[in-house]
Amino acid sequence: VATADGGARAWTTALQQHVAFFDSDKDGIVSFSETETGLRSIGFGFAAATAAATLINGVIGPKTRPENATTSTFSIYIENIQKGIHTSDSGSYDAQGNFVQAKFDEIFSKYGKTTPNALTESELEQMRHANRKDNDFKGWAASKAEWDQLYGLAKDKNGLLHKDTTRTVYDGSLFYKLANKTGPSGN
Ligand code: HEM
Repeated sequence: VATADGGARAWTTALQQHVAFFDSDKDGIVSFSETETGLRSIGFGFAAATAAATLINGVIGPKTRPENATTSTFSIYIENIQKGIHTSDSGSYDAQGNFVQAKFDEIFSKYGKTTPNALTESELEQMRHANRKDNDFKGWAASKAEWDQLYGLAKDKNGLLHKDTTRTVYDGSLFYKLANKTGPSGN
């Protein structure tokens, strides 16, 4: 939902909220340098932030780009972010980018075998592999990148990825927490 002055927007889907953290100037576009700076602010080193931003903006930018756009092809348009959804994911976002509670619950009920509501690193890998579609190499790589990054940022001291923490990546509130910033909903 764009405001008349093109200013801050109240994004409606969870996936829009997932990426809005990175849109620091709130123009509805996540530029390459915004992704890079945002990743730095949540703890990525310089080289890792640049590499990840290159991949993320290079892949998602063109998919979300409106026909008449004049910006860099590395610009990610939040209004079209659902076009960045790939295959071999967990299904916790639907095709529009809404959060799907039942699919999310399944991640932990099916694969969290050693500790309730948490995944070990190998259980996380089992979950990813079970979601793989045949020969979907791009989807496998995207999913691995997302979950490996999340695991690195959010695992506890025993190497467990908890359900409640994982929930907060879907609406982006995890990012505000890691950056020590207040999110749009005040948390
Ligand atoms: C360190 C930062 C980030 C982490 C840890 C992260 C993690 C995740 C995770 C765990 C998912 C869910 C995958 C699934 O349900 O299988 C996801 C989905 C997604 N993320 Fe991120 N993400 C990050 C940054 C970004 C950025 C900067 C963008 C773009 C500006 C982005 C765009 C997306 C998109 C489009 C999806 C939907 C993919 C799908 O489910 O098919 N993410 N991310």
